[in-house]
Amino acid sequence: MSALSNHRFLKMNGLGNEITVLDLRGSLHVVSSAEARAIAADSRSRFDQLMVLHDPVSPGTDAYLRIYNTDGTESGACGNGTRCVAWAMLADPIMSRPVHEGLVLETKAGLLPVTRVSDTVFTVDMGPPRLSWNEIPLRDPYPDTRAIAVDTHIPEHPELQSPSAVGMGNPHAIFWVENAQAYDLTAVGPKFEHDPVFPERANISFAEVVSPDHVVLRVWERGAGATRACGSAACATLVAGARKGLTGRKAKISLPGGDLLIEWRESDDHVLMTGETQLEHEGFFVPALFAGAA
Ligand SMILES: N[C@H](CCC[C@H](N)C(=O)O)C(=O)O
Repeated sequence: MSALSNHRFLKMNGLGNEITVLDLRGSLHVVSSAEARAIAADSRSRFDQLMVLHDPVSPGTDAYLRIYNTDGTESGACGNGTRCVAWAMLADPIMSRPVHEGLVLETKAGLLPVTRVSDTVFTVDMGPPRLSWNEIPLRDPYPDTRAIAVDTHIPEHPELQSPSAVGMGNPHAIFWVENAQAYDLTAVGPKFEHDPVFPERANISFAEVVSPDHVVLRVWERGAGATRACGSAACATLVAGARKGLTGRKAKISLPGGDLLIEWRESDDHVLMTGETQLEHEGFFVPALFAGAA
C-alpha cells in the first residue's frame, strides 16, 4: 500500500492556479512522478502544481518544498503555490504549528521568505532573477545586456519573435504582444515550451503592456498547460519589462484568475510577489488512487 493512501491533502488555489498541498513532514516518503500524476488525475485533488512539505533542510528554514507539475515533472519554484503553503502552515488547523508569521521555505532553487499581509494575502520573496543564459537555462550563450531576447525556432509562428528569457527558479520566456488574448495558448504554448533553445523547456507567457505599472498576462506552463495564473511568470515578466524599459520596477500583473502585485526591489535585486490564496476543500487520498503508481 502506498505511504500516501488515506493521507490528508488541501485543495487550494492562488488566483485560480490550482494547487494541492500535501504535508509529508515527519515522513521520509518522496512523491514519485507516477504518484503525482495519479493525484492530478483525480477530480478532488486535481492540480496545476502539487506542493509537498518536507522537514526543513537548511538551518533557519521552516520546511523544504518539492513542487510537481501535472505531468509529474518537478519545478524549483511556484509563486502561487508558495502562498498557499504559507496559508496552510499558519492557518490550517492540522498543518499549522506554533505560529510565527515570518516563514522561510526552501526549494531546490533556493530560499523563499514569506510574509503575511492579511488573512489570505501573502508576499513571497522570490529571490533575485537569474539572467545569465546558463542559469535560465538557454542552450546557447547570450550576452547579458537588456532582457535577453532569444532566437526561437518555430517556423509556423513567424509573428512571434525573440521572447525575453528570465529564470525565477524555473525557466520563463515572455513574448511582448499587442493583445494577449489573441493567441491560442494550447496551439502555440507547447511548441515554444519544447523549443530546443530551452534545454529544460520553459513556461511561455504572452504579455500586453497596458501602462508602465500594468501588464496583462496569459501563461502556458511547462508541464501543466494553460493555467489561470502563474506567479513566477508574473515575476519574470516584470523583470524583463523593467529591463526593456517597458515597465517600472513595480506593476500590477493581471492574469485570467486575478491580479498580482510584483516589485523588483532595487536595494537587493529580489522580486516580491503579493497576492491572494483560497482554500477550496480538504480530502484524503483513497488507496485505489495509487494502484499501479510506484
Ligand atoms: N504556477 C507556478 C509556476 C509553475 C512553474 C512550472 N510550470 C514549471 O516551471 O515547471 C507559479 O505560480 O509560479
